[in-house]
Amino acid sequence: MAVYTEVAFAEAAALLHALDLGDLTDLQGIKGGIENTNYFVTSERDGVTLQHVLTVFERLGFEQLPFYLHLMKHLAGKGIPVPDPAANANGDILHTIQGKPAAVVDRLRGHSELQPSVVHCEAVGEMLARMHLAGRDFELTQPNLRGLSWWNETVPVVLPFLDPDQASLIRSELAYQNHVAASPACVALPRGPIHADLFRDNVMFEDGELTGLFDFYFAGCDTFLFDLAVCLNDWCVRHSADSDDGAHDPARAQALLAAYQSVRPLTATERQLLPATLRAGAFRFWISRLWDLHLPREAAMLQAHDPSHFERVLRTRLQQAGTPAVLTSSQETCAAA
Ligand SMILES: Nc1ncnc2c1ncn2[C@@H]1O[C@H](COP(=O)(O)OP(=O)(O)OP(=O)(O)O)[C@@H](O)[C@H]1O
Ligand SMILES: N[C@@H](CCO)C(=O)O
Repeated sequence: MAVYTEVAFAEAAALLHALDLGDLTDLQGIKGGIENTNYFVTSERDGVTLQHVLTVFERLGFEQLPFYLHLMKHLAGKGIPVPDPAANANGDILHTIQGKPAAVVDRLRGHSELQPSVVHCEAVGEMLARMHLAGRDFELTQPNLRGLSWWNETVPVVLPFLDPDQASLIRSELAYQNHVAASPACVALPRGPIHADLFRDNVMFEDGELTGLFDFYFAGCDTFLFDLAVCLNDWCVRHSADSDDGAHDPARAQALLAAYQSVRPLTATERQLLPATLRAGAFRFWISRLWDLHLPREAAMLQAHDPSHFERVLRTRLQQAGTPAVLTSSQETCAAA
């Protein structure tokens, strides 16, 4: 259960008062998630029932959080359905619970769609592009903290846990991604604030309608293409009941990509670099899952995700056979551009 910090009813009630969210009536620990302590909080204000989520951050510090929370506020202000952080009378949206950073955000309606159809993929593709456009004038900057620098730091840390074949793959992919990232075409890719972790469990749907994107705590400034690749690698692969090799389901991949491009068409360079970026998207989560599994942090990681899934996805992307033609206008790599 992902409640690492027990929050007392009176403590949560005091915070809700400070945020002018009325009287707390219910406080329920949320079992899902592995990073943070989350509670559903219900309150009454002027006869109206309000529903929020209280998060106590276990990994992130006071330094990084303003970027994520202000990005959510910025996007919410532009009509993107993301949880809006609640402010106190001073306008502060980052609060403190038991010495740890905390936030109270809107509770989204609906549930995650873990077996998405073409319609769900279209909705996500369109909303991702709208989010990218809405974030372009966001004033704060923070790098993607799970980006290239972190890969270079973390690969040597996880290498001792790999067999020789895996070690060879992780080393060669790191070299390739460093090479690609240094190329002029990659440097010139459109970029801005991205979610960077928009998996199926971070999007809500109700009655088939997308009701929100959440869990912005891996967001950062990076290429829009990387965000798109992360989505294509999670939303548009064949369901694990059929196969777990990360091969794309062509209908869903084409739907997500077309919906994205109906809002923000990809540049020629982005289309050219998509295969390399799909590899980068798989590589990032293979490394982070290895790190979570082999180097668990103090705030017990109770359910580390399976790293081998993204190792298979990366191998499939390397073979390219699993990449439908719609995703590749060219077989050339970024480095060759
Ligand atoms: N704003 C929200 N609205 C509705 N439900 C939410 C919201 N935030 C979190 N939840 C619920 O809480 C669960 C856990 O949240 P989340 O996925 O953010 O966990 P985490 O531990 O912070 O992150 P991670 O997914 O990286 O482990 C979600 O699956 C969702 O059911
Ligand atoms: N989406 C990540 C977990 C961190 O949010 C993964 O599946 O490895």
